[in-house]
Amino acid sequence: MAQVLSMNEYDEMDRPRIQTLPGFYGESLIEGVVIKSLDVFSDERGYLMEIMRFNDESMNAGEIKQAIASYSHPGMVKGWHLHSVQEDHLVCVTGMIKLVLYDYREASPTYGVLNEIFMGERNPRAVFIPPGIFHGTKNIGSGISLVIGMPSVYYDPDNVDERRLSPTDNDIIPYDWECRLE
Ligand SMILES: Cc1cn([C@H]2C[C@H](O)[C@@H](COP(=O)(O)OP(=O)(O)O[C@H]3O[C@@H](C)C(=O)[C@@H](O)[C@H]3O)O2)c(=O)[nH]c1=O
Repeated sequence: MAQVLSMNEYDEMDRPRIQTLPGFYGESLIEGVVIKSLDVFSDERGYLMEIMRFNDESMNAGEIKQAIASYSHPGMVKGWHLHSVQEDHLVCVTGMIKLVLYDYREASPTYGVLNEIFMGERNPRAVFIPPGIFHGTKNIGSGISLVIGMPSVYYDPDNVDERRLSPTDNDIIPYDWECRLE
């Protein structure tokens, strides 16, 4: 049983984290990353959202070469992934995920900065990730999540532009994928 103190200790305790943008935690947005809010159009038949226009210069969408559907089981982490050339465009269209980014570009003004982006059906976003930024996703919902990935290069199994780090055992990224309870 913790020692009972008094409100005199109030200022010694942790302050709550504040979301500076809906669904975003981080000291600042990593340089070059774009988070775009998506509109959801609903009626009694269902709902629709545009996930990407290939002439959207704000997302460098003209460079997109293909689209993939990446499904994750509840609680599953995919990452850390790192590309040297490939740009990624991600939209979670089913369920909710946590997308975590870590700037690994030494020349970047946000080198070493971590971003957490909680996105999906309850916070529809399209995210542009430049190369040199580690990224990973965690399905934080109770069902399968579906992420549409739109990379700027064609997938070449003989020359994959991707390197990976364990999400739980690496000495580069100071991040714990467990839910932060507070
Ligand atoms: C990415 C990709 C994979 N594959 C095949 C080969 C590979 O062994 C298998 C599983 O691929 P991955 O392990 O890369 O899949 P996954 O772990 O779901 O990761 C993918 O998720 C999206 C959100 C990303 O951000 C990408 O980095 C991509 O790696 O699918 C393709 O055929 N085409 C592709 O474009």
